[in-house]
Parts: sequence; C-alpha cells; structure tokens
Amino acid sequence: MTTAPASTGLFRADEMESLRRALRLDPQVLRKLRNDLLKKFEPDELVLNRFPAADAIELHSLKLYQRMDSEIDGATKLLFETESGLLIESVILRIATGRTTLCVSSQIGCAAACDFCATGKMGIAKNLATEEILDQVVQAGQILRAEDRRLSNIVFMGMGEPLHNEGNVTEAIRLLTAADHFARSPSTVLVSTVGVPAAMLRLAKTFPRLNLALSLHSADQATRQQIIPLGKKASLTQLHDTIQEIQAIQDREFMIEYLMLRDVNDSAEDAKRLIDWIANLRVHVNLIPYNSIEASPHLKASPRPTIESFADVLKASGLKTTIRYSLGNDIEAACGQLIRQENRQRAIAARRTEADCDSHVGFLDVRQVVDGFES
Ligand SMILES: C[S@@+](CC[C@H](N)C(=O)[O-])C[C@H]1O[C@@H](n2cnc3c(N)ncnc32)[C@H](O)[C@@H]1O
Ligand code: SF4
Repeated sequence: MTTAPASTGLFRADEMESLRRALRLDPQVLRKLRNDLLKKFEPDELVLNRFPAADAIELHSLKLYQRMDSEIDGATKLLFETESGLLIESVILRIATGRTTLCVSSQIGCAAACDFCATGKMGIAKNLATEEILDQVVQAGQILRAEDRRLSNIVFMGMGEPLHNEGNVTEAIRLLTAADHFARSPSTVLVSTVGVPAAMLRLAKTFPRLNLALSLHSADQATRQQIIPLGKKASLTQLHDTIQEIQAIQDREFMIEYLMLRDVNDSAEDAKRLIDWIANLRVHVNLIPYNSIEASPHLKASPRPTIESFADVLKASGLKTTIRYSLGNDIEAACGQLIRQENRQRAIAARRTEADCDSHVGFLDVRQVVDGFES
C-alpha cells in the first residue's frame, strides 16, 4: 500500500496521486475538489467539507498577511507571506466595465534592478514556487466569488521578472490553462517581461495564444541601460528581432509598455525613435504614468500633457496607443514601502539563520545575477 505524505500540496501531482491511492479515493473525488476550488473558487470550508480527508490536504501555500482596499476605486492589494517568511503582493483590479484583472507576482524582489521599480530596489531576489504563483489566483478568485464577480484576466505584472523564474512560471501557465485544473484560455493571461529573448521565444512556442508584453521604456540603447541595468544583456535590435520571430509563431498583437519619465524618455524625439524602432511590428503601445518611489528621488513622472502629446505623435503615425489608467493610487505607496522595509528585515533575519544553520534558503545575489542571466 502506498503511504500518503503528512500533508499534500494540491499542485503536486505525484503527492496527490499517492494520497488518492493511500485513501483508495475515486479519481472523481479529486476531480471534484479541483473543479470546485480552481474553476469555481468555492470557499475552503465548502471544498474541505466534501473531501473525505480534509486533514491530509493543504489548499494554500500562502498566508494572507494584509488586505488593503482602495477608498477611491476598485483596487485591492493582497500582501501574502510566503513559506520563506517574505512578503509578496497581488493586486485585484475591478474595472468599470465589470471585468476584473489579477496582477500576480513571480518573484520576491528582482535581479533586474530597474531604477524606477520598488521591487528592483529591494536588493533581494528569490523565485516563487509554482504553487505560490497559483495560490495568488486561488485566493483572489475566492475573494471575487464572494462578491459575485468572476476573475477575467491574469497578468504577470506584479513583483519580479517572470522570465527569470521561467520553469515555475511556465508550469503555472500550463496549470492555469489545463482542462483538469483552472481551464482558463491562454488569451486571458499576459506575461510582461523586461526582455529575456530566448525565454520569450520559448514561451511563445509553448503557448501560441498567450499574450506577451515587453517593458521597453526607451528606444535608445544608452537611455534604456541607464534605467534598466539588465538592458545591456539584450540589445534593442535583438529585442526587435525576437518580437518579429514571435509574431511569426503567434498571430497576435504584442504589447509594448513605455514608462513615461520626465526628461528621460518623453520628448518628441523619443517618440520618433520609438516609431522607428517598432517599424513593421504589429504592436499596441501602452504608455505608463510613473508612480514615484522613495528609493529614486531623481526620477519624476512626465506631466499629463506631455504623455498626451507623446501619445498623439504615436497615434498620428498609425500606432495603436493607449495611456494606462492606474487604480489604487491611495494604497500604492503605503504598500510598496511596507513590503520593502519588512522584506529587508526578514531577508536579513533569514540570511542570519542561513549562516547559523549552514543551510541555504535560496537567495540570489542580485549583482551577480544581473551579470549572469542569459539574454
Ligand atoms: C513590476 S513589472 C513586472 C513584470 C516585468 N518584470 C516587467 O518589468 O515587465 C510590471 C510593469 O510595471 C512597471 N513599473 C515598475 N515600476 C513602476 C513604477 N514605479 N511606476 C509605474 N510602473 C512601474 C514596469 O516597468 C513593468 O512595465
Ligand atoms: S524587471 Fe520588472 S519587476 Fe524587475 S525591477 Fe524591472 S520593472 Fe521591476
């Protein structure tokens, strides 16, 4: 007889199968559990009450640490504590059209170290496990279900660079789109990347209907490297060629994200450079108003009229262009600072434990990693 592990994670297929055999469960029982939790997002009590071995199974790998609801619009920030004791955030966006988007994190901190990004300034980098990525979806889905809403879209635009955690992110997308798990259409999922060409291509080949976005932020190599240190690993030409190759595989529009930074990348000349760089690509340009962060007082947001003029230049050239509206401005700063301070202290404590125990809890050295990543 197979012995079941003490507690079984829902997304560990082997463990789930051992549990099923050990308890002699009908495969239909596990199928129902997955359907109720991952497709319908039913509450834990309901799901567990129907399951014959509630104590043997773990529905969640994240602990909800804090929830912040915006008082001005439909945004909710969820701060989760991971198994390593560090915090991550997910954001639920309830859009006026009735649609809902969940922004998920793929890492704690980020080795790309972009100058404008609170996550990049954390000084740590740690990959989230597949189940930690997926539990953000489960818990947000349950919150929305309690409000009689459905989760429409999932975007990998939270903390971290998804393609620096390629294996776990790919597996998460596989399960999000698998008929016997979340059964979502790949066209409702978007992965945003700072630009890791080989991994972008692999992802497009694996999921031809997945949406992809590149955080370009400048079509001038020197300016891009100045704000995105990792930009030196992949040239603008290489990124352009990669998108062209992806578009031969995927018959869909690619999103170009462009953060509007005052006097850095927001001149008419910058707009012209962007138009030239895009050339024959089929893209949608999304201009992002910058939310200032404490760690980079030298960076300022472009004024609204500048963003609008920039958008007009792009539109006049025939490019599909939108300006991102931001939700949750009132909870943004509070949350970013809290995560940064808490994680720094928690990471220091974890590293101390690591030194004491001579064990390895898996932090990456940000400076080494920036140089070491494949481009
Ligand atoms: C946090 S990143 C995560 C995904 C991926 N690492 C990337 O860079 O595309 C998602 C988006 O947020 C943008 N972003 C980062 N910091 C920002 C800030 N302070 N204000 C506005 N957008 C920001 C990034 O440039 C990127 O387009
Ligand atoms: S790659 Fe994305 S998450 Fe990482 S530091 Fe840059 S903007 Fe932030």
